[in-house]
Amino acid sequence: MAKDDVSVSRSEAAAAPVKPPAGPVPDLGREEPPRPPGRVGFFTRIALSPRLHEIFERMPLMNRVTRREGVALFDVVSGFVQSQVLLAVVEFRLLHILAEGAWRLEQISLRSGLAEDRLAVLLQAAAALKLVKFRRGLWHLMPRGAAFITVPGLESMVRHHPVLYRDLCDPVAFLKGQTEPELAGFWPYVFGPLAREDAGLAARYSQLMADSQRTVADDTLRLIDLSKAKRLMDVGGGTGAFLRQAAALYPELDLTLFDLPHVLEVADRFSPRLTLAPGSFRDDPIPEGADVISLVRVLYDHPDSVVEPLLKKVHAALPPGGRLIISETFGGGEKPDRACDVYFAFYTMAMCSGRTRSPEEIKQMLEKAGFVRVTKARTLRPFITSVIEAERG
Ligand SMILES: CC(C)=CCC/C(C)=C/CC/C(C)=C/C=C/C(C)=C/C=C/C=C(C)/C=C/C=C(C)/C=C/C=C(C)/C=C/CC(C)(C)O
Ligand SMILES: C[S@@+](CC[C@H](N)C(=O)[O-])C[C@H]1O[C@@H](n2cnc3c(N)ncnc32)[C@H](O)[C@@H]1O
Repeated sequence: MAKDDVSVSRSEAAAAPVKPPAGPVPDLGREEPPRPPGRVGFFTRIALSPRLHEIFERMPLMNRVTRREGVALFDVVSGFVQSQVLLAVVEFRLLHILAEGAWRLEQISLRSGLAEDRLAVLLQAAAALKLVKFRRGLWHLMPRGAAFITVPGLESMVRHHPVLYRDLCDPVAFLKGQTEPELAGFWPYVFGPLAREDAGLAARYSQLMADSQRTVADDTLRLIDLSKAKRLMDVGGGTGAFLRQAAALYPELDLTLFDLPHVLEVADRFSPRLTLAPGSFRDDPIPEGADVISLVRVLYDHPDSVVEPLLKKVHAALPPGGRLIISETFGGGEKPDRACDVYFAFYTMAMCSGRTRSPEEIKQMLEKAGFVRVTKARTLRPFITSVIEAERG
């Protein structure tokens, strides 16, 4: 079971050298593209020709296109290294150190505990990622680095990525289903009854979920209108962060938080308007009484065999004309998106329980459960969340 402690910096860990796990050395046989190319588009045909690569590189306007494509490809090629640079920046607390002021390399070295020669390489990489910059002998924080440490939960999200990256370190075996992903046991551990074994760890990760929910809730609430709603029930609402933000915008709204009993034990009882409804949407009916029900980052955690009955239960709990709000990242749409179709699709695949669904799939499931007037997915930032609304038919 993964138990990464998000509260202990790796820079404080014992200094014994750690050998990275050895793996097979890849066989680097080079595979030539087919000649002539198969049925491919015009531009793809051009890109399949090494000769045209050379010609384009020498043509004044076309070389801009090839260079731009080269940069985009290199970004994909090096994505893992960029993420690991970010993780090191986080673990050595470099952005926090620079948020206190601009410092010389030696000063940052003393404060971070990282030797100057290696720190210089790390800071230079962070500067290339525009997180920091070097001016007149001092290292400074850049707006991007400042935003990074300010977005709620983002640093902790990055600190838990080693669990995901361990699962993806052999993507072929992972995709063939030949691995046992750690992430599969991770969130069930945090939210499941096993959380009692390590209540501190569970609380820290519930906090991470609540922190990251602040941005999700902000975007969701900007995309929906609850001014006519009387009672909002958040199903799988965790500690209640979404309802707290909804209550701040709509003070007259009555609220119900439905989640597993042990999760509600640590829920935020922020208002007398809030009712806690402990239960499992797998085993229990969803309580009636709300004219709006929300499912925020819930469906993609579960397989269709759980989601379909859940949507039916939500339908049964709503009055005629009642609304359902689904907010999470959707993938598989007509416009493939890096955040949803790369990050979240693989993240949820590693969880082994649910999957990232397309808006079209969600629509079909909603209609099957009896919902009507299903809206198109709307979003402000696809990497934060998108929203679909539907009405009880
Ligand atoms: C005036 C000009 C032009 C410039 C001056 C400079 C200036 C002031 C710039 C502005 C700086 C600024 C204010 C920037 C703000 C940036 C923001 C708000 C960035 C937000 C970024 C958010 C990110 C990257 C979010 C990432 C979210 C992640 C990775 C979420 C992961 C969630 C998971 C894994 C959830 C799992 C749930 C489960 C388990 C599947 O159910
Ligand atoms: C990914 S978290 C999302 C929490 C919150 N909505 C958010 O966006 O931060 C999934 C939530 O679903 C809850 N959950 C999982 N299985 C459940 C079940 N069978 N019945 C009720 N809640 C459940 C978990 O306890 C957790 O709070």
